[in-house]
Amino acid sequence: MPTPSTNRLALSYELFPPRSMAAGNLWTTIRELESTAPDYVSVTYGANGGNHDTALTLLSELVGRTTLRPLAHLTCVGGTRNSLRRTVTDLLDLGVRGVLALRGDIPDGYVPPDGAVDHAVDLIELIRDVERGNAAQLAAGRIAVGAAAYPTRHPESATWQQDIEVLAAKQAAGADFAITQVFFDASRYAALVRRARDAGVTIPIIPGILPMTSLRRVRTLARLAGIDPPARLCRRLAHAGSEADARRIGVDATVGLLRAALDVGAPGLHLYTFNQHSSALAVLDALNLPARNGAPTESEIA
Ligand SMILES: NC(=O)C1=CN([C@@H]2O[C@H](COP(=O)(O)OP(=O)(O)OC[C@H]3O[C@@H](n4cnc5c(N)ncnc54)[C@H](O)[C@@H]3O)[C@@H](O)[C@H]2O)C=CC1
Ligand SMILES: Nc1nc(=O)c2c([nH]1)NC[C@@H]1CN(c3ccc(C(=O)N[C@@H](CCC(=O)O)C(=O)O)cc3)CN21
Repeated sequence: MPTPSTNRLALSYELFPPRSMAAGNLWTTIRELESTAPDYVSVTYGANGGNHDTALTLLSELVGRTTLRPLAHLTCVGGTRNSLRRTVTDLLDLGVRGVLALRGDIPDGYVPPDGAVDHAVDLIELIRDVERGNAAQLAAGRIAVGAAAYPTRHPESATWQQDIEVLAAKQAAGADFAITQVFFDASRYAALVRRARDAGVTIPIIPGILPMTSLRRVRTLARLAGIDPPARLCRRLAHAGSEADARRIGVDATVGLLRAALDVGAPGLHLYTFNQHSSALAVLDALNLPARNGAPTESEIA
């Protein structure tokens, strides 16, 4: 087992770009998340048909109007070397200094364009190449490049060994850290970390955690990860007597999963918020982590 780090835990959240920045309670969510002083907030890209422009708009608002540091997801599926180079340059121009390099989900009937970038590893190399070309502008800091890692086998991979080889290749291509796909069983996360370390992967592998308070989202994410949803939890969420009951059941289950991941040495936590702060903050509250720099403590609020 890896030894737990003595550094404080990393904390990050994931948002998806809404169709409109005026959507629902987006700004309430952003401000609530900001009050916990996370290390960064990631913005998905191309997920579920979401597009380039809405992601760049949300990133630019985060840079311009908040103290949050954004991590831009970038998917290479559908793009070309030229369009992706342009997007990375646009992100740098916005002030973004962190990119999660992904391939992305392949749409039905997809035909790769000329000049396609096929795999996340190729995208990482492309980002590092753009970085070299902008070394003068980046004098005060490099791009932090992240990649996805899989506690349960990627549905398109033949074996888990393939996933580990790909993760090692992502590190070799220049990935600084990895965030995991959603998982519901901490032993899968522990096995991923152990196998990755055995294969020479030294970068941090941050668990990506869904606050499991919504049966619908648990099922959606399980489908995206290509795994079975956790049957017992789904039964309990389905039979919850009220929203508050479902919240309690989901928060308890999520805290259990997170504690187990932290117990095997997870260096932090990345919460898939789905643009809702309440479940994410309820999970954090129940986890009772040590106070963070910048986050007001109870006594400061009182
Ligand atoms: N849109 C978003 O914001 C997010 C998307 N994702 C999802 O993660 C999944 C895939 O993304 P990545 O892990 O970044 O893709 P990837 O390119 O690393 O891997 C995708 C598949 O291709 C295989 N593969 C990778 N490199 C290969 C190579 N050089 N030769 C042959 N096979 C290779 C992998 O084993 C895997 O089965 C997608 O389902 C994506 O949508 C995950 C998080 C966020
Ligand atoms: N295969 C896969 N693809 C992804 O895009 C992905 C993962 N896995 N795993 C982790 C996160 C989760 N992501 C997602 C997943 C679903 C939506 C989505 O369905 N968004 C809807 C709103 C859904 C809701 O409010 O519950 C949308 O309208 O954009 C967004 C991001 C991005 N990531």
